[in-house]
Amino acid sequence: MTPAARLSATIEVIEAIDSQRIPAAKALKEWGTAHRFAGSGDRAAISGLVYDVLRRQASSAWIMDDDTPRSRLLGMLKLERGMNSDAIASLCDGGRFAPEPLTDGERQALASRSLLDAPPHIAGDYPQWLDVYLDEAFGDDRAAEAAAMACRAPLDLRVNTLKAKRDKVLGSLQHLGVTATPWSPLGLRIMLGADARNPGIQAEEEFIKGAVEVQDEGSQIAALLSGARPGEQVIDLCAGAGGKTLTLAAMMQGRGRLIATDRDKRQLAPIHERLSRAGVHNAEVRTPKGEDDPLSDIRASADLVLIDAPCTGTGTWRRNPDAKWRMRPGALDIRLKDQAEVLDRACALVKPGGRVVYITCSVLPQENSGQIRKFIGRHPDFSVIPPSQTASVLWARTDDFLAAVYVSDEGLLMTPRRTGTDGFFVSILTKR
Ligand SMILES: C[S@@+](CC[C@H](N)C(=O)[O-])C[C@H]1O[C@@H](n2cnc3c(N)ncnc32)[C@H](O)[C@@H]1O
Repeated sequence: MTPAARLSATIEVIEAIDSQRIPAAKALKEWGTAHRFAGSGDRAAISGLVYDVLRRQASSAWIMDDDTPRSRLLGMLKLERGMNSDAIASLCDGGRFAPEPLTDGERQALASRSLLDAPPHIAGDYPQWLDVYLDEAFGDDRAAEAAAMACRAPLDLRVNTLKAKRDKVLGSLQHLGVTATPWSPLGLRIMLGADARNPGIQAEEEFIKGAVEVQDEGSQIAALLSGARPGEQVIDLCAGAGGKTLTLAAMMQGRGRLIATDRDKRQLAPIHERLSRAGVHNAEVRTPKGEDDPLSDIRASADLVLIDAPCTGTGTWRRNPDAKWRMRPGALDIRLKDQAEVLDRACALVKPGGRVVYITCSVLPQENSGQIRKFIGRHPDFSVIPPSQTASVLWARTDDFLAAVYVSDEGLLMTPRRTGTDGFFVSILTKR
């Protein structure tokens, strides 16, 4: 397919997303099934274009003064891909399979309109109803914070210290252009191109033998801040597919007891293979069976309970721009209830002097500081350990990290703009 034909395909996919109200992944899949001639390079390129249109959905419509799929694509090419109107016109020439030529109005909009007067939800590309929440989180910085949350994310890896050292893996994955991440002492980063092509990390020997895992640097740091130590009894209460569990296991160096569970057994399914590939031998996966509590034998004995809480996922918008536009106000209320429930559950598991680490991949204050304030209101025997006491796990970068993140009385918040990671909130509580 020519670059121009890929633009036409992008318009078709965006039309399908709009008219059928289906997720982008489904629309792309359906387009691929109906156009079997398209090769993998075409599909990756079209996928990259579609996701970039979603990233810049509101701002692209604003600069074009029109929100049709075509206008949003044209606006995105300017805002996200840095193309000027001549470059865009050379692709949209009305030729076979190419989009129709630019109208005078489109040319003028591309040449003259900007985001200078745009309100924050347009400049930051987020649903207007979330403005009040993002204002509470970031105040006048909300457009800039949200714009960073709309950018493409890199692919981050965590080196599994049970099997390898970062310097060595850095050398063996040089052909993928890996660099060390700035904050996590375990992190490696691969910058991804606009065409959404996956570098195929799962087929690399280092991945197959368990030396690396895919994990955003923010997620690595959140787990590291828990301070899990060899010999401790650690419970990962919302283990899901095990991203944090694997980091905890590496921190524990094979010593102590690590229990991973989740309310939803389907979420836990991938964890078994991941633990085995990572060479973890001290973890027990407790899969829920019916209504029985899989942790009923544990009473106030854990040194550490980690809660990677169910949340709105606003901190991961850069990986999933589609989800941002599909989010509904009711979703926040459901998550707030789940979070309070799981925090209360942790109380009975942790021993006096032990830690509860509460993590969300959300930037909304209600899910973060607000949730912790309410928790301490219900459980006055818990108090927050200040981030300055726990961030030393980042070694030489500790002071810079604390200067970069948002620190509150309840914990710390990483954001794409401040730390180049996904948005993660971390609060570390101790039981007196
Ligand atoms: C953010 S995800 C976990 C991601 C995972 N820890 C990782 O790093 O890959 C949140 C998880 O919490 C689980 N969950 C929701 N409510 C829960 C509850 N009340 N108790 C335990 N797990 C719960 C969900 O099933 C989901 O798997």
